[in-house]
Amino acid sequence: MSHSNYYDVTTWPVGNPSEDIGEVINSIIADIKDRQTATDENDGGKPGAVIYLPPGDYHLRTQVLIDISFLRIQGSGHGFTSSSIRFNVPKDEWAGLHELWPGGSRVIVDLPPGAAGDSTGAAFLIEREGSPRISSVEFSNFCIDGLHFIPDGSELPAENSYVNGKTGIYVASANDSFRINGMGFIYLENALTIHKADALSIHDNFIAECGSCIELRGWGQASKITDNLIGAGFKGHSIYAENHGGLLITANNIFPRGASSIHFDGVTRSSVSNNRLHSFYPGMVILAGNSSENLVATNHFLRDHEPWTPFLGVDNGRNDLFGLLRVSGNNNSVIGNHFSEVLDARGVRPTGAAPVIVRLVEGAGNFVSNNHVVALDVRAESSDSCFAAQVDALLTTGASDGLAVTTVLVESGSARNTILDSGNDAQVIADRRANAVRATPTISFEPEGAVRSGQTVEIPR
Ligand SMILES: OC[C@H]1O[C@@]2(CO[C@]3(CO)O[C@H](CO)[C@@H](O)[C@@H]3O2)[C@@H](O)[C@@H]1O
Repeated sequence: MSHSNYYDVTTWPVGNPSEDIGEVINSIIADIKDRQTATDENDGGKPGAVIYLPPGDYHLRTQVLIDISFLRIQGSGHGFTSSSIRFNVPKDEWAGLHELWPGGSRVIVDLPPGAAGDSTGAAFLIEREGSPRISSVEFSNFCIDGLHFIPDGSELPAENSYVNGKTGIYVASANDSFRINGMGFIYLENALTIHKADALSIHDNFIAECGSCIELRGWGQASKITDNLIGAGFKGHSIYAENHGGLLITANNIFPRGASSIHFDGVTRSSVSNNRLHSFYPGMVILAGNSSENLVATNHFLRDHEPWTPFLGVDNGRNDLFGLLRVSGNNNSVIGNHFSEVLDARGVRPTGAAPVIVRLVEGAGNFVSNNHVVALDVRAESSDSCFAAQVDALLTTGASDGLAVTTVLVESGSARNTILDSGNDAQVIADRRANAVRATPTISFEPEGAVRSGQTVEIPR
């Protein structure tokens, strides 16, 4: 049995993987193409190959170009550790840190900065025209690290800017059955940009401290984003998708500070379910551009304030009337979500406004039912310690006053919606002649014979 389709970058004779793993991988791909030439030989011919990256630091100075199917690039360790926290530790303390850099099987992107969002700044570019679409390219269990961010012209320290023109993986042409599994992405302006995806699986990755994490562009169908830990920067999206149908986004833990956690543009018949979403800004989930017939169900939304000193004052430019969930489209179902809006009332913008939780902007026929909104007014605290600040903020409950909110706001451009049990009468702002509204009952409602406060009730045993 021959193992010629298994390559280890550290034993390949061309190039030096620690100096330029791009040159090594391109040379391996050329070898696979030289050897696998027959399209139909003994019922096969082009099985593809595995390229293995043992744990180690590998600089990438040449872009990898993938134009063959059935290629799996795999490592042993996604290697994430926070660079953001480390870069915000005073330099004189770095000598005492156990480690400074991400680890695992780690590709260090040393390409010159490309234009943001452009494929020239990508470590891995996948591109092939013709038929069939390139299939089953898999990335598994290694780390892609952009290393540094660069100044963005603002007051922010360069390492907090989330820009550097680098992309981890850029798929330019139509593709089928790709897998991005168990990877780590860090300090890239764009972690993953994938055009024209069909049956793509983005599963169990750690994609954090990147300008934007996942962007599904062009169009696509039947793909899934499941079980990932994700958190973009304040200029980008944690998950963005355009013109996708049948997209499944489930069981992700999406932490701050993305400008939005999930942003759909023209996405239809897709599901956003059972995700845990945390954001420091309004506009957490946006269904825009006539996104229709989507199911947004049983997600947990938490919106609170930035607690970490280096990013105080940074936001995404949206005020609290924007909505945590904002819908432009028809016949979407928004069912059984929990919203925690935990704000310092003094920080609400515009000053004195009642923040909006669900905002229906355009469209018709949306069904908003059984959503539970908890809105609290807390005194915002901050700390120099990122982890301590975030955990303290997360665990603070109780002893706070309620915050007046609009749980559902229906603009005049959206009509014939059904809104059930998603806020009391005063919390749901909607034209009752154009929408069906059933308010959540309030406790103060006292029909004849009802129990009044202070009155004791005998409970039968
Ligand atoms: O909250 C989980 C993750 O957040 C950290 C730590 O905190 C950071 C530092 O910039 O703040 C953001 C908001 O939480 C995260 O994107 C980012 O990365 C990871 O170190 C951590 O794994």
